[in-house]
This record gives sequence, structure tokens and C-alpha cells, in this order.
Amino acid sequence: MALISVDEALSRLLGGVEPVGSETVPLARANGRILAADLAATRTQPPFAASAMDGYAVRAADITKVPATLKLIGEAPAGRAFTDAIGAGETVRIFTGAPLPEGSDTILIQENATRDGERVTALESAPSGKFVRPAGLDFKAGEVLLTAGTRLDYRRLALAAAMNHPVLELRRRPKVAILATGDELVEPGEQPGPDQIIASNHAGIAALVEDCGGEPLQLGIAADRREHIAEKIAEARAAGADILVTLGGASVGDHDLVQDVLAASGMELGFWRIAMRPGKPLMAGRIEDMRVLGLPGNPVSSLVCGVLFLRPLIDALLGRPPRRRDAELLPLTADIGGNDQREDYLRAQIQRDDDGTERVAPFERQDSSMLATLTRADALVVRPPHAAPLPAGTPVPVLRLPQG
Ligand SMILES: Nc1nc2c(c(=O)[nH]1)N[C@H]1C(S)=C(S)[C@@H](COP(=O)(O)OP(=O)(O)OC[C@H]3O[C@@H](n4cnc5c(N)ncnc54)[C@H](O)[C@@H]3O)O[C@H]1N2
Ligand code: MOO
Repeated sequence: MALISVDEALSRLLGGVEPVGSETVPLARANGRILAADLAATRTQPPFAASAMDGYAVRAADITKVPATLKLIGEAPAGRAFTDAIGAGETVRIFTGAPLPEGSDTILIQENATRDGERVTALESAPSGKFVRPAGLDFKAGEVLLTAGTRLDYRRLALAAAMNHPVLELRRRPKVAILATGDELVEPGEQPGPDQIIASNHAGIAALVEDCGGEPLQLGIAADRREHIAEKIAEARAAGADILVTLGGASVGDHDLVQDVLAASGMELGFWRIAMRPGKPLMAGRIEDMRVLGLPGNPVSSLVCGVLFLRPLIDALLGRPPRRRDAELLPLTADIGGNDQREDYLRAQIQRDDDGTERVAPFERQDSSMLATLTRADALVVRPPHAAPLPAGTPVPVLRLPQG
């Protein structure tokens, strides 16, 4: 089977994906979740003209010449408006957030006044509107401030609260079942045999799924035996997974059984093997409405393909807009060689000069088993198929790796 391009693989993977359904979630549990519908303000904020400072509500015209003495006729703390009007030569003690009393048009801050009983002396003038927040300064009722597909965070949740939405309509978190495969693998914390290693991909992929707004479901490690793999696939189906991610066993070795067993479990193959490094044995398909993504076993291939393919798939299920993978260009710190037919994703560090200019430095060694290098990397340099060698200083496309 010929290798297909990364673009072709992405369009086959994402073509026809519809967002998952929605659910109603209390504001307090909505952090990191995705809005399923546009969110409009149910109220105007502030709902009234309000003081932005502690001081005195006055008529600007009364204090154009200073010192000017005014009569104190009441008080307006936040939450308790002064309900009468202010006449000429009068003032009201006011605090930050309180409604501006009728008749007043500016705030004399307390630092610019002295008080003696009911006599307030303005020491400085204040133009009309000074320290007054007009009604609707922040937003107005009916304004759509957050749109469907937005990920909620500390700022957006505060805004949703201010718009008076105690519950939100959010996308259900897509359920992503994760299955590691291979006789050589044991769980972290277990004692590996002399020819075994610790499985790591499932831990990384689960974290990526969570960061993307999905719900990971660990299926554990399947031995390289058909019946064991088939059982785990059935488990993913029974759990109602939206996506089954398999890790390893995707290549061409005698023990790479995953694709066979998936086919026997009813998988319709979308594609297998792509022109990408790392990530050549990537596979995608579906078993009815469960999407299957077969990530290569090499740890860096697994995680890089997770970023390149699993993340956009979860984004699409969440109704989020697609992201470009080559939108940013940074100059190279050193010469790099040419490329073969596979699109290369080189782990690289971003270096910042004293003047703030950023440049990108690919690591010398790019073996796809080297997780420590991946962890030291800030970004991936994207090298198109058949790219020519490039000298230092040439701008190249970079994909910043998602940070926690
Ligand atoms: N003759 C060929 N051999 C290989 C080819 C090829 O085209 N022809 N492709 C190579 C490429 S590229 C990759 S990538 C690997 C990936 O193959 P698999 O997806 O079948 O992965 P495995 O063989 O199961 O494992 C590869 C490697 O990764 C380790 N591994 C597997 N799972 C995990 C895990 N969950 N956590 C940590 N490490 C894991 C495994 O022990 C192996 O060392 O195939 C090349 N071979
Ligand atoms: O995905 Mo493989 O890592 O290209 O070695």
C-alpha cells in the first residue's frame, strides 16, 4: 500500500466528523470544557452608571472653582443606592460600585476633599464623567460574548458568571479508550522481566486527551494475542467509546496483530501508513460509530501523532475550529539537511535572543524512541516531503508543542 500524505490522512480522518451531543453543566464544573452554543449576556453590566472610586458624588459645575464647599446629604455604599436627587451645592458620600445618584455627574475622590461634619470641601475640580462607569460599559444584554466551540477557562468562566449563567450547555466530553499492546510492556510500578520495558504511551495519550477536553478510558495492556486484543476492543465498544486509540502493533512485524483483529471486529479501514516521520504506520478506521486511531508504538511517534491526529479529531468532535500546523515561521539556528518523501517533524528547541527574536534549533538526534528529547523540545519543525537542504537563518514552519 502506498504512503498517503499527512494532508490526505487528516482530511480522511476528519471528513464528515459531527460534533458529539451536549449536556447541561453547573458553572463550577465547567472549567476546561467546550461551549456547545453561543452565550449571550442576560443582563447589562454594569446595570447602572456606577462610581469607580470612593469619594463624593457631585455636580462637576459646583466644583469648577476650588476650594468649593458642598452640603453632605446622604450616603451611597455599593448595593444600596441613594434614592433622592442631588441639588446644586449638594453632595453624597459614595463608594466604589454604588449607583451614581440622580443629579450628580462626577466623582470627587476622597483624597481631593476634606470633610467637617456635613460640610465637604472640594480641593480639586473634576470634569463631568470622571470616575463614572456608564451603564453597559462592560457589556450589554443580548451581546454574544462567548461563541460555540470556545474552551472555558478562568477568564471566560468569570465572564459567563457575570452574564448570569449558573449552568452552561457544553459538549459532552468525547470518550477515548486507550489500549496499549505488546508482550514487552508492563505498567509503571510493575517489575519488568529482563526483556520487557515500562509502557509509557498510554499515560501520555491519556493526558493529551484530557488536555484536549476528552475523557480517557484506560483499557490497560493487551498481550500480543488475538483473543486478548479482541476482548479489549469489545470492552471499548461496550463502554461507548467515541474513539479507540491503539498503541503499537501497527507496523508490519509478525507480532503486529492489531489491524487484523480490528478488521475481524468489523473495522472499516480508512487508511494505513502515511508519509510522515515519525508516524509512518499510523492507521485510522471505524467500527460503526466508534473511530479507531492506531498510533505507532515508538513513544515519540505515538505522542507526535497524538498531537497531529488525535487532537484535531477530538477538536472536531467538540465542534472546535481546525488549527493550522504550519502557521508559524521561525529562522533556523543551523543548517539542516534535505528530506525524503516523508513529511518530517523534527523535535526542536526555541531559543530567544536578548532582543526577543526567536530562532529554532532542531536536535541532532531524532530517534523516535527518545522521550527525554521530546520533553526538552518546545516545538516541531515541519519539513515538507522532498524539501531541499536549508542554510541557517532560513525561516521554517514550526508547530509549538501543547504545554500542559
Ligand atoms: N520492517 C519494518 N519495520 C518497521 C517499520 C517498517 O515500515 N518496516 N516501521 C517502523 C516504524 S516507522 C515504527 S514507528 C515502528 C512502530 O511499529 P508498531 O506501531 O508496530 O509498534 P511496536 O512494534 O509495537 O513498538 C515499537 C516500539 O515501541 C515500543 N512501544 C510499543 N508500545 C509502547 C508503549 N505503550 N509504551 C512505550 N513503548 C512502547 C515497543 O516496545 C517498541 O520498542 O515500527 C518500525 N518497524
Ligand atoms: O513512526 Mo516511526 O517512528 O517513523 O520510526
